[in-house]
Amino acid sequence: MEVVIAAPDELARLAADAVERLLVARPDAVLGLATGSSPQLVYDELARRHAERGLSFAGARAFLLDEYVGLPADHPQRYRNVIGADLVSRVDLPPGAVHGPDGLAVDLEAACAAYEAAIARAGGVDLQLLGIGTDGHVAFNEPGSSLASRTRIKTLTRQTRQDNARFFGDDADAVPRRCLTQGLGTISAARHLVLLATGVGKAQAVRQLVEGPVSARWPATVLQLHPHVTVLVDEQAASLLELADHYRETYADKPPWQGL
Ligand SMILES: N[C@@H]1[C@@H](O)[C@H](O)[C@@H](COP(=O)(O)O)O[C@@H]1O
Repeated sequence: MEVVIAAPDELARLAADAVERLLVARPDAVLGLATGSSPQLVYDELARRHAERGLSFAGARAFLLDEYVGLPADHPQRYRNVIGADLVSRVDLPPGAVHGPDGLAVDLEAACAAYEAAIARAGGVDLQLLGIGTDGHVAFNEPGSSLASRTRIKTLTRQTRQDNARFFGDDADAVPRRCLTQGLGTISAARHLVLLATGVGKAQAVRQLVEGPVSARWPATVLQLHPHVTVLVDEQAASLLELADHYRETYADKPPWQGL
């Protein structure tokens, strides 16, 4: 696990560099996209590179991490619509190449199995962007999630619904109670995980993610078991890390050719 502590705009550039490198090496790469505020600056940077220097997503495919259950197809907070506005409409990623779990399916369990099959058919995810919840969730894998879980139905914690109320008119009760989410096992199968976290509200979750014991209590700790993880954090999100100075020195010493 590599930990990089830098300002948010620099973190976004680093994540965008990793995506760009991948797309140049493999134009038909499979991207794993996260919603939420954490990847916003990355999407801004990717849109800028697309507009200014023609970074192309035309051959790429993408999979979303999660989706609320039951939000109407045209709801602005349906994650397929969120990613459409945040990224897809701003680059040349073909809309049909972007997949998400179907939170409107009549048979939700079948939709989860179909989603796993679609990821497998695409050859798996090359680079997965991730955020982290204040309670340590990744995607919507709330505390108590099996570290080996696959795409399934989950119930959101009160904490997560409160955190996400800002997208629903500040009304936590308007946030759906259930979701479909890639499991921790699904996410762990991606070849490179790039997690972004900013702000002091994420400091405890980041501390657990990087330095805590691996435990379903803090689901993001499963990333410690993955061979290629990059954790991009600002000073505030890094503020509880015991070994922050070591991470800074290690990154400062890194050869420039190495990439993330
Ligand atoms: N389901 C999403 C996650 O994929 C996201 O990473 C996390 C943090 O959100 P944010 O980046 O807005 O802080 O919680 C949300 O509820």
